[in-house]
Amino acid sequence: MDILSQIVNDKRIEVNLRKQLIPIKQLEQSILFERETVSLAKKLKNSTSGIIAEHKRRSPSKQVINHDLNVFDVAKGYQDAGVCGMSVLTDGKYFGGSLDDLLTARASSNLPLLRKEFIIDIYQIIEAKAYGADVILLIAAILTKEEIKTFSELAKSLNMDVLLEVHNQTELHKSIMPSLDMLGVNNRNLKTFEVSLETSKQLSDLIPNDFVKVSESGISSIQAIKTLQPFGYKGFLIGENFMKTNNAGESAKQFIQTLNN
Ligand SMILES: O=P(O)(O)OC[C@@H](O)[C@@H](O)c1c[nH]c2ccccc12
Repeated sequence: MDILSQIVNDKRIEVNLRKQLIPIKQLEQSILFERETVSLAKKLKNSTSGIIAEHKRRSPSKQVINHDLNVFDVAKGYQDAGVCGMSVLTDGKYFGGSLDDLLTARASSNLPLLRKEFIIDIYQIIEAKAYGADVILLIAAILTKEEIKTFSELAKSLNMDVLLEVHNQTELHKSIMPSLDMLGVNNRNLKTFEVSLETSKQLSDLIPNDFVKVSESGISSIQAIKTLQPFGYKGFLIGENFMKTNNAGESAKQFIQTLNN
């Protein structure tokens, strides 16, 4: 079985347990559930740098990236650096993240926060809102067209933005619908972990202009961004390049300063 199928299998078991622990009704009573969200898509449209910085401790492809940083400081640092938004991995088993990380990031910053998760159930969308997220990620590779529609429409009804992630043309064609705000092209194949910026270049033309285009993964240089901008990309999701340093916020700050010069 490939790693993505394995993650999804584990996720189904996890979500079923979570549902029993905290029912949807209870999540909806969270103070954060009433919070006014901030649109990441809007911020990206008006930005010259377009950086979405990620909190990621480890991953199946890299094992350990960094376990020494704390998410409160990282979120504050990213905000000081002038990023457009922050992505917080909430998967525990494969990425070492948690919903608590999302809550902590919410407590220390007012950035638009993306819940980076393998969403396979509407429960996780309600959860995202209850823990302070402004944006959800939907991964085309693990969802049917009907699920993408139901999930994205639910997120929109909760005033959250939707970032839909694709890796190839088939996934893209299946996914294009009006309830999405941003289309993310993942340069990393989640089944083989191969990374190539060519993926973003090749798919860019096929993404209608009504969506904000985001390039995800394997971005570690200003040059990469300058190369992708002419293809219409307005957002750049960067994790490891910042998280592997001992001060993720500071490294994002220097990156953005260089980019803007
Ligand atoms: O650390 P990188 O190579 O800069 O990548 C960040 C982000 O794109 C990556 O973590 C990611 C993109 N899509 C995902 C889906 C699930 C988990 C993780 C991801």
